[in-house]
Amino acid sequence: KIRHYRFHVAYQYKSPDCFQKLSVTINGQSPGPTIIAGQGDTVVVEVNNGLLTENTAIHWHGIRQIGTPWSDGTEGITQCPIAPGETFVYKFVVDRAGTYMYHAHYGMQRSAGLYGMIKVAVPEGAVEPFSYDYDRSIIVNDWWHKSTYDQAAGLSSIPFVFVGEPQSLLINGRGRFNCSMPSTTGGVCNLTNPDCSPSVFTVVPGKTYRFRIASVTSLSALNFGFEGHNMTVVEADGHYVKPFVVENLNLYSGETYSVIVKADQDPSRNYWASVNVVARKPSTATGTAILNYYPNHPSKLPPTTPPAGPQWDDTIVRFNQSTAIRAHPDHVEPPPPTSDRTIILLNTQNRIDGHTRWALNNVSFTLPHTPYLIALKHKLKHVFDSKPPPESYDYRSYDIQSIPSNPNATSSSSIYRLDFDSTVDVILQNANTLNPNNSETHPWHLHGHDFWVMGYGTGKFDPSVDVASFNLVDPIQKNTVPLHPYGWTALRFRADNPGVWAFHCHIESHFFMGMGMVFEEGVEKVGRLPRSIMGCGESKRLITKNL
Ligand SMILES: O=C1O[C@H]([C@@H](O)CO)C(O)=C1O
Repeated sequence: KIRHYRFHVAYQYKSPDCFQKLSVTINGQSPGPTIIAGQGDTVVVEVNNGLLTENTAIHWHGIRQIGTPWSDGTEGITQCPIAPGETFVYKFVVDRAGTYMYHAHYGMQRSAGLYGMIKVAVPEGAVEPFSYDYDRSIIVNDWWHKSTYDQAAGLSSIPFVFVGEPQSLLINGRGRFNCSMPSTTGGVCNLTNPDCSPSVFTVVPGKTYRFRIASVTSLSALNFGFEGHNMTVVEADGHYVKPFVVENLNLYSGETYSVIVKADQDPSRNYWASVNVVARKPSTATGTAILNYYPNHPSKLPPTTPPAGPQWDDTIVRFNQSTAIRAHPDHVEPPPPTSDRTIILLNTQNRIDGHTRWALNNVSFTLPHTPYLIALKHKLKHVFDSKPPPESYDYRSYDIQSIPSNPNATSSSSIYRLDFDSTVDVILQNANTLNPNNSETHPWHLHGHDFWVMGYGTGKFDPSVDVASFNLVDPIQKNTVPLHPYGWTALRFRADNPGVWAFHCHIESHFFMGMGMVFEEGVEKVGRLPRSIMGCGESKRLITKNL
């Protein structure tokens, strides 16, 4: 089946947390419409850029784009930006059932509100390894009152101005700012604005619900829970999980989960759904929605205070939840037993010419003006740095526990070129930031693939010891995974999808500050590129050549 969508992208005043702000909307909404399809369907999205002075591009997060690498929506990597007034058509197959999302992949535009969910159903007659009566979607986000331009300018300035903690947390695009708090910008705050009435999830007592939960936050790791209800985790990033029960779930930006919840509590009242910041010292109020037990009135507030969530700095609890996520026993696709190449990436905060940046093995990523996919396929020269980036760092002598003795790094647009069909291990190694006694949590997202999560560890990864601890039995496959403070995360994937794929920290400001990289594999196998992705940088020539 073909699923056709038309997205008109435009700025509108919105008050998602009661505070009025210009938001990037799709067809007037933020979050945008949910894309609903069945496994194997072709999704066609006609994106019309109605932003007067701003480009755009949309990434279909978790969709592997097999055979359509030009539809991945990564500006500078797989396409030129969509200019104001233009319409760009994304066309791709959703090859695997599950829960995914979409969002802007241009500058810091995602945090302006351009995002939504993708739900892909199993084929008719297929049975999932769990059952439920109803299917509901939840997308959580963090929200700032300053514009993304303000934020981006601060990040690139000397002195550096960080985006800071969000003003609000949104559940399905709704939150609540305390209007009596000092504002970071001028603006109208109105608690009775219908834009910010809480999201409501109505449940019928005794019924079982599948909640699909996605996090599209720009900065925050969140902890989600339904007051008084356990959740059984059954899906992660489109893969079935060996079920495990939690009271609350840690969600890193770019991750999706499905949880099963039974409406089996006292039916005479409503309950809170809540999100709290974890992994950074929070200064943002709990985000809330209402779990409404029918036939109570949906606006009847629960008689309790919303759950405050776990201790924000209890890294061990979050680490343990990460390691608890395993493939469902009936759906294990074992990883290749060995890898052909191991890339070890030291994640550090650095300085370059006085700017604060993030780097991998001391190289901070910069996007070229001609997308890699076009440059590689059409052999355009001098578009990006051709010297390969480093495969590792000096792990014998580097001290990950202290601020770097030499914080300086270099910036580069170089990429990792992979042998087609080879197996690649990536070890993400965390370290101390430029502030003493601080190591942050980074959610890493890979485009175009699912990787096996081979393991997590604390301290420094030692190849001679830690490879032996990899999970070859039932590792979950995901597209986004956390790197915990002072720890390491090991991934394995097959470079079997011809194209050019981003791999980056899903924190919007961190990718903007250089925390990312690009893999190329089998670009010679990529089919004819659509002209609609061209037109910027050196690719201008390709369009005008045949006039
Ligand atoms: O990139 C970041 O910069 C700040 C801080 O490290 C420096 O102000 C912060 O918390 C980040 O995540």
